[in-house]
Amino acid sequence: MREELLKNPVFSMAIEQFDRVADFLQLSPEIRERCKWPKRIITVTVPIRKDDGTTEVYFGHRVQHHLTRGPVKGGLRYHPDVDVGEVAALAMWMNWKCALLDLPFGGGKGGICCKPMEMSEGELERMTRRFTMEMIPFIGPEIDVMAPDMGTNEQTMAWITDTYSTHSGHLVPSIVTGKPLTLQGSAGRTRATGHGVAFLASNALKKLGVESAEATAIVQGFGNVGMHAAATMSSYGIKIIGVSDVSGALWNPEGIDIQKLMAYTGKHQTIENFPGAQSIPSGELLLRPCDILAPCAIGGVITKANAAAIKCKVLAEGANGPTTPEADRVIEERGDVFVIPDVLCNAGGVTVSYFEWVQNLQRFQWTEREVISKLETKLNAAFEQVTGFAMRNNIPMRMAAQAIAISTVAGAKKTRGLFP
Ligand SMILES: NC(=O)C1=CN([C@@H]2O[C@H](COP(=O)(O)OP(=O)(O)OC[C@H]3O[C@@H](n4cnc5c(N)ncnc54)[C@H](OP(=O)(O)O)[C@@H]3O)[C@@H](O)[C@H]2O)C=CC1
Ligand SMILES: O=C(O)CCC(=O)C(=O)O
Repeated sequence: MREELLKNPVFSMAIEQFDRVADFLQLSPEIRERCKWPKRIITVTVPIRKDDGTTEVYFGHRVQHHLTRGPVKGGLRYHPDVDVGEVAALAMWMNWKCALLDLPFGGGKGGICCKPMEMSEGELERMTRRFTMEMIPFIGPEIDVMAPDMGTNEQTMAWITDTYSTHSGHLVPSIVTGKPLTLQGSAGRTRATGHGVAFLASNALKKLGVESAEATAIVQGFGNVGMHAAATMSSYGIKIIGVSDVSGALWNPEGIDIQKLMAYTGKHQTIENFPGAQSIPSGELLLRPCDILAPCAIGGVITKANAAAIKCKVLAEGANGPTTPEADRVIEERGDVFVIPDVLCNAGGVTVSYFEWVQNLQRFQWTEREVISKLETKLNAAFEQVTGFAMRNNIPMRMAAQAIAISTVAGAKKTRGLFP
């Protein structure tokens, strides 16, 4: 299994990062091995009846990296590139994210290899419900709590809640987070990840002495994370000069009206042909000058090939794993980009997911103002902790964030000991 996982480029990227930090922390070989490998890898086939009467079998995965500090927490992704190695890497990063934010969770991730944009609502519902049924022995509010990720949303979480609750004989809202408000979702969860990206990017601007009102941003991806990151940055006075989705990229040096673009994508499900900007080649978007570059779509987009050419002051990683280790080395050598690493930058989502789980367990609802204020307090503390640790040890931000997180997990494993 080790060799099989290591063949996957995303998993080997997560391992390369881990090994670098483990060397820095001088972890013992025993603790290193215990922290590195996932506790459980579950793969299921998900057969469904398609609308045309044929049967299709999908492959679904859930990787539970560890449960040392609490239930597994992490999103569920529907995307054609999903495979078990990528899911295992994303599960490992969830671990470090939860530990860094001091949330009482281990990390996990799930995914189904499918093309959600080509499936009907009925097909998506049947696939989600069947996947949930197959997962019932392995999930629960104290075991594994899923949430939305690429290609999934509140509706997906509602179907999981209903399927699990029907099986249990009573409503179990704490089985997932990122639910609709009508099913005891949390106020603020939908925008939490993007809000956090914008909040931390503006913290970084302050450290660099750049005024928000003078700053520009480019956002790759206009889904849940990208859209809300752009909307919050815009509300801070930051000018959004470029955005993209799968259809292509938009550019307007005077600033794109994000509220209008959100209304447009709500109607057309794409940014293509939006009248308030000009279209440019997607590959160019990441290379245009800006103060904040926020990749908020897929992984592996900042590579050895383009890392020397990006022209931003702050790289705000809304996506998971957007920067390859080779690109990291180029950026470190340049020394002129303030990187807010994924495990910190996009942690707003899982932090509000934690708040949602707590509210569900308490059968109590907080206001959006309370949620956002608690979120900002937690993100700010983690940001100061990571920047301080990076400065004191003269190491890059990603290494600092992962070092804090990995030593937390390693400490918990050491204290719990080995059984028997
Ligand atoms: N949702 C959450 O709470 C969290 C998400 N993340 C991470 O953020 C990233 C985005 O997730 P999320 O916003 O939820 O996903 P969504 O599915 O809501 O949105 C994804 C967006 O990325 C676009 N996209 C996909 N491929 C490309 C590409 N090659 N170039 C440009 N744009 C592209 C999609 O375009 P189109 O709509 O045209 O398909 C869409 O706009 C992922 O890496 C995810 O793991 C991290 C933390 C929490
Ligand atoms: O909200 C959650 O539980 C997890 C969100 C997620 O998948 C992520 O942070 O990558």
